[in-house]
This record gives sequence, structure tokens and C-alpha cells, in this order.
Amino acid sequence: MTAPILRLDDLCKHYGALPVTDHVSLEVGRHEIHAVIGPNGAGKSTLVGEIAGSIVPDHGRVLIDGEDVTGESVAARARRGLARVFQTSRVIKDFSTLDNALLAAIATDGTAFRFLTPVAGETATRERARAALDRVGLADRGDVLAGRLAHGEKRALELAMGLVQAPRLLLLDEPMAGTGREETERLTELLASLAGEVAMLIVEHDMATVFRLADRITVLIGGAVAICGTPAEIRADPTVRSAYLGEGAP
Ligand SMILES: Nc1ncnc2c1ncn2[C@@H]1O[C@H](COP(=O)(O)OP(=O)(O)OP(=O)(O)O)[C@@H](O)[C@H]1O
Repeated sequence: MTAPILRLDDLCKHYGALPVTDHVSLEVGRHEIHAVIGPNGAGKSTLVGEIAGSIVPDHGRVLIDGEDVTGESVAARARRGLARVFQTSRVIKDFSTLDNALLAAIATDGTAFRFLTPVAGETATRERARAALDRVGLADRGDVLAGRLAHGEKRALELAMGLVQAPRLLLLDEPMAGTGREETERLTELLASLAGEVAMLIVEHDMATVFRLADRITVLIGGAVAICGTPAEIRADPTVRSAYLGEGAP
């Protein structure tokens, strides 16, 4: 059996006496969209940080494609195919949309000695950047300054900057935060169109998006996994319904 693209094994993190990640174990399959939901302060962002490598857990392991990466840096995990998008915008407003995608591509290539790179390499990188913009519907916006893009387009650009890394797992931290209903729907459909191409772990408060996209949902409460299941299982769970989703849940 092939290893899941991501496995968290009994992950724990305390801030002082407060358990923020409380013995969390979960798996994301190679073609799965896995949502993590939970009330404010449940520990979702901390978990994303532990997966990305920016927060060190006190205990437990993070495995990417079966390899223990718990001691590895953010950059090393990125080289293994992990791309984190939406947490803090990486978009540079004074650069063109294409140049932003290009920068993300160059950063992934890790080419510290770019002056030695043959022109063919430059062209290939540019093509990758263009392809990523095309994938998110920004093909004809490459020359526009990123600062002039509409909010939803900036979100799409951030996604392109993740996709240009040819990731195997996209870590999406509240992708719909600050977007209006229409933009949210467009962005949700864009993510849905990537299903099967790249695995995703998505932290999101917008329940319509979560239930539209997720193959499985993990509910985090007080840093611990309250339940993990299919959207139908989560929707039907009486504890989750009353404690978190509310009666108006989708
Ligand atoms: N660096 C830190 N030092 C101390 N406490 C922290 C730190 N970071 C987070 N916390 C606390 O850990 C808990 C979990 O925070 P976290 O941001 O991971 O939750 P969250 O589920 O992402 O919340 P939200 O949905 O509001 O973004 C909160 O009680 C928060 O105050």
C-alpha cells in the first residue's frame, strides 16, 4: 500500500500549560481533500504551522510520503512537495502578476547561482509561471501589476504561486478569509477543479466551501480530534452539530 501524502502521528504542542495540539493523528491520502474545522482557538493554525515546519511540536511525528520530516525546515518540506498558501500574502504589489508567479517558481528551484543557469532554464521557468497563471484563470492578467488585481484575483495569484511549485500537497489556511460570497464560490470551484491533481489540507471557516470540497473532515476542539469522517458523517454527528456546526449547517 502506498503511504499517505501526509501523516500526523500523535502530535502534541503546549503553550505553557495549554495543550494546543493534543495527541493529533490524521492522514491525508494522495488524492484527498481533507478539511480541518473547529471553533476559534481550536488549534487549527498551530497544526498547519506544525505541518509546514514553522512550528515545532513537543511530541509526535509529521510524515510526508512516508518520510519522517519532523526535524526538517520549511524549505526542506517545500522541496518534498508541500506548498502553503494564503496564510500571509506573498504577493508583491509593485510587481506584475507574471513576475510574482515567476518569483515563486524561482524560489522553488532554489537556484542561488542563477547567473549560471542557461537561458533554456529561464524559458522553462517562465513557461511554468505562465502555466500556473493559466490554471487559475489569470492567463491574460500577467502584465497587470499585482496590486491592481481584484481581491479574488489576488487569491487566485496566491494559489498560482503555490501551484508553480508543482506541489503534491497544498496546505490552505483559510483561503476564503476576507472574500465576498461570489469570490468565495469562484475560488471554491477553482479548488474543486484541482481535485485529484493535488492533495489538499484545508483549514476553513466557510462551511459551504468545506462541505463542497472535502472528501473527509477532521473536527478539532480544544486541540484534539473530536471526530474525523466524511462530510455526511460529520453532518450527522449530534455532538458536532450542537457544539459547532449549529442547526443551520449545510
Ligand atoms: N505563540 C503562541 N503563544 C501562546 N499561545 C498561543 C500561541 N499561538 C497560539 N496560541 C493559543 O493557542 C490556541 C490555538 O490557537 P490557533 O491560532 O492555533 O487556533 P485556531 O483554531 O487557528 O483559531 P482561529 O480559528 O481563531 O484562527 C489559542 O488559545 C491561542 O491563543
